[in-house]
Amino acid sequence: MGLSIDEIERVAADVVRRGDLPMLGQEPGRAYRLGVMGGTFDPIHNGHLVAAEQAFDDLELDTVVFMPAGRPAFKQDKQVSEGEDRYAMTLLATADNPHFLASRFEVDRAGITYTADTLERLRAIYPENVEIYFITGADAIADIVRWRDAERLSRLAHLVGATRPGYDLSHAQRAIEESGIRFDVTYLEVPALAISSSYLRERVRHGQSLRYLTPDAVTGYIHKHQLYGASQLGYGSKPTEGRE
Ligand SMILES: Nc1ncnc2c1ncn2[C@@H]1O[C@H](COP(=O)(O)OP(=O)(O)OP(=O)(O)O)[C@@H](O)[C@H]1O
Ligand SMILES: O=C(O)c1ccc[n+]([C@@H]2O[C@H](COP(=O)([O-])O)[C@@H](O)[C@H]2O)c1
Repeated sequence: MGLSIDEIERVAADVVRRGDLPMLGQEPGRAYRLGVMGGTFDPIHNGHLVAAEQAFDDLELDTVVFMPAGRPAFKQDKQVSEGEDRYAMTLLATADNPHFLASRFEVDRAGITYTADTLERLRAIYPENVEIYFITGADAIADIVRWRDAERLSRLAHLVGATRPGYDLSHAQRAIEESGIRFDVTYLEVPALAISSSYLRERVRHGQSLRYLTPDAVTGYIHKHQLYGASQLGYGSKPTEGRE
C-alpha cells in the first residue's frame, strides 16, 4: 500500500527541512547515531578524514556529516577562506566515502556559527531515537567549556574527542571536571597523524606537495582557485617566488 497524500507531504516537508542532511530515525524501534564532524576545514585534510572514519567504526555511527563552520567562533581574528571554497573542498574530500556527507547546514547560516545552536537545530529536526555525536579534536575538548552555551551543548550531544599525536588528555579531563558540566565524552585514539590545515597552507605557500596529506581532488581545487597562494600551474609545480 502506498503512502497517503498527508504522509507524502510530511516526508517532502521533512526532506526540505533537512536539506543535505541524512534521513535517519525512520524506524521508531531502532536507535540511530548521527556523527557530526565540525571544523573550519581550511582546507580539509586526511587527519579529519581518518578521525571521522574511525569514529564511524568505533562508535557504530550511521553516518558522519562534515559541517564546515560558517563563521568559526574562535577564528574571528584570523583570515579564513570563503565558506563556499571550504564547503567545496569538503564535498570533494568526502564524495567517495559512503559513510560521509558534506553539509551546507552551517555555511548557509548568517553570523557566527555556534555549535550549541547547530546542535539545537539538528535536535529539532531529528526524532528522539537519533543520538548526535559531535566529533572534534581532543584539543578542542579542553576548550569546550569556554564555548558558547557549553551547558546547553552538553545536553544536546555526546562528544567524541579524537586525540592528536602528543596530546595529553589530562588537560581536557581537568578542564571538564573543573567546569562542573556533565559532558559525555568518548576519546578516540586516532593513529599518529600530525597533520593540520595550517601545515597544509604553509606547504602550499612554499610550493610543496600535498600528496597523501589530503585527497588529490582537494589539492586540485586549491590550485585551480589559487587558495593559500597556490600556483595555478598545477599541483606539484613550484612558484618562482615566495619559496624559502
Ligand atoms: N590530525 C588530526 N587528527 C584528529 N583531529 C584533528 C586533526 N586535525 C584537526 N582535527 C580536529 O578537527 C576539527 C576541525 O579542525 P580544523 O578545521 O580547525 O583543522 P586544523 O587542522 O586544526 O586547522 P588549523 O591548523 O588551521 O588550526 C577540530 O576539532 C580539530 O581539533
Ligand atoms: O560554539 C562555540 O562557541 C565554538 C567555539 C570554537 C569552536 N567551535 C566549533 O568547533 C569545531 C572546530 O573548530 P575549529 O575552530 O577548531 O575549526 C567547529 O565546528 C567550530 O564551529 C565552536
